[in-house]
Amino acid sequence: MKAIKVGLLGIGTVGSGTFNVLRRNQAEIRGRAGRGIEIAMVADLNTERAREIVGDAAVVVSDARAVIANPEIDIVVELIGGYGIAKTLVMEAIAAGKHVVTANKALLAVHGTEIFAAASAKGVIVAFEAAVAGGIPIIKALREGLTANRIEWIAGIINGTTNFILSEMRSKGLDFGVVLKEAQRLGYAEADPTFDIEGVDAAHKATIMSAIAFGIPVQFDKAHVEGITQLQAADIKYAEQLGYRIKLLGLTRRRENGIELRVHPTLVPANRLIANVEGAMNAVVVQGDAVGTTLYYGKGAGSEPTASAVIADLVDITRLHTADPDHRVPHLAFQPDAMNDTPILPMEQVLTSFYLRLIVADEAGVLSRITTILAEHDISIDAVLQRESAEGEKQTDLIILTHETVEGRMNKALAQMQALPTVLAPIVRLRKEELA
Ligand SMILES: NC(=O)c1ccc[n+]([C@@H]2O[C@H](COP(=O)([O-])OP(=O)(O)OC[C@H]3O[C@@H](n4cnc5c(N)ncnc54)[C@H](O)[C@@H]3O)[C@@H](O)[C@H]2O)c1
Ligand SMILES: N[C@@H](CCO)C(=O)O
Ligand code: NA
Repeated sequence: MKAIKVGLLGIGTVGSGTFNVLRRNQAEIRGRAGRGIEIAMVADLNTERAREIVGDAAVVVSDARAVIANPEIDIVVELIGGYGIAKTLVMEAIAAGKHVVTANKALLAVHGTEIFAAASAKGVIVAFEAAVAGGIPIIKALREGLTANRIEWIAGIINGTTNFILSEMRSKGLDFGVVLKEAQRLGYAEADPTFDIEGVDAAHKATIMSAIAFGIPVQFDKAHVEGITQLQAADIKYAEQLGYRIKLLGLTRRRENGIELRVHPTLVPANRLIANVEGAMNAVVVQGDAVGTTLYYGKGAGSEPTASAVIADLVDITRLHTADPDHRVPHLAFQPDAMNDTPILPMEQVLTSFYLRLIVADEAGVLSRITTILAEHDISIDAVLQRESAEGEKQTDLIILTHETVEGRMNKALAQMQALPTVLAPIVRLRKEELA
């Protein structure tokens, strides 16, 4: 059978990996897909660099629309990134009746509803395994492997750049800026690395997983997004003394009154597997009612690991594109008429436990005033640590771990504690999850 023809839009880090892996493993991939998969056309603004990568194997153009307009092309792979031109091109490819593969989590987390609706109306597939946790087949696992389960929660280290930064800062005592530059050099970071360090990229991915797990639309605007730029070395150290590691987690959890969707630095017990995921590696824990806990670990970024997921989608489409669209796996795991509108909970209603660090005056009665405020708000204390403060002799660092409570309640307690004259600096508040 004739090879299926693919057009690549963008041949940067992921695009070049896709081209190289497809060429290297073409015989095996053909054996699995049932026919060859050929990148016949490549569009990139940098045509010179694109030609260096593909040689004579594909036509290189600078105008992505020329790929979409080519009737020979069956599948368009969007690897440009961002919400701008990438969105226009994906919508145009769908309108032209092409199947689409994309690694663009930003685009799907924000415009997924519109894109999936357009694809369904046109009877084409939009595949996006590379968009969440790169090479880890987590979309496949959530949509197919775990399809029997009522998913309870998902917690993931889903941004390699920030995990790399946190690991290097903790183990080598390196500076934030130095480690960020290295992550950029290694090709992990987004074009705009603020998306990584401010938690936006992880929130894009958590948003997509949340939709698939709970059958709700993608709603990035409802996600709580907090990155690692405010994280202080002292808290990494104290967390360790208390038996925890700090990880930037993407969390989504079913509660009685709605769904939690949040990204923030999180204390995780040091003996959990996920707490020991280091460097740019990703890991996702999924809790299902039947299967229990499952863990998915691997490379979430980089040229060939991400290409691995892009090509898996190409193989899926090659096998499935002649199937009746009603018999394909739905984009968000649930059939469009089986989706629900369970609300995403505001952060005030989220249930979590906390790590607090207060710099307090080293005098009698301070601790009891603070514990009284917590007790008045019905917040129960799990552990307390008192340490000499780096700030000076008359001050002390007071670290408190709490049991689970509603975030809104903690906010009220924090405001009262902050107002005490013996609390000498802004209180550090981090969230803690046992993930059991
Ligand atoms: N790098 C990773 O590890 C990784 C992992 C998972 C997902 N992703 C996602 O994959 C996508 C691509 O990321 P990347 O790291 O390969 O980016 P990149 O910057 O390395 O590559 C993007 C390419 O697109 C080209 N381009 C830009 N505008 C264009 C246009 N209008 N027409 C044609 N070409 C254009 C650029 O010249 C560049 O070669 C992004 O959505 C990113 O979020 C990346
Ligand atoms: N910038 C992302 C790339 C993979 O999506 C990361 O660091 O994980
Ligand atoms: Na993936």
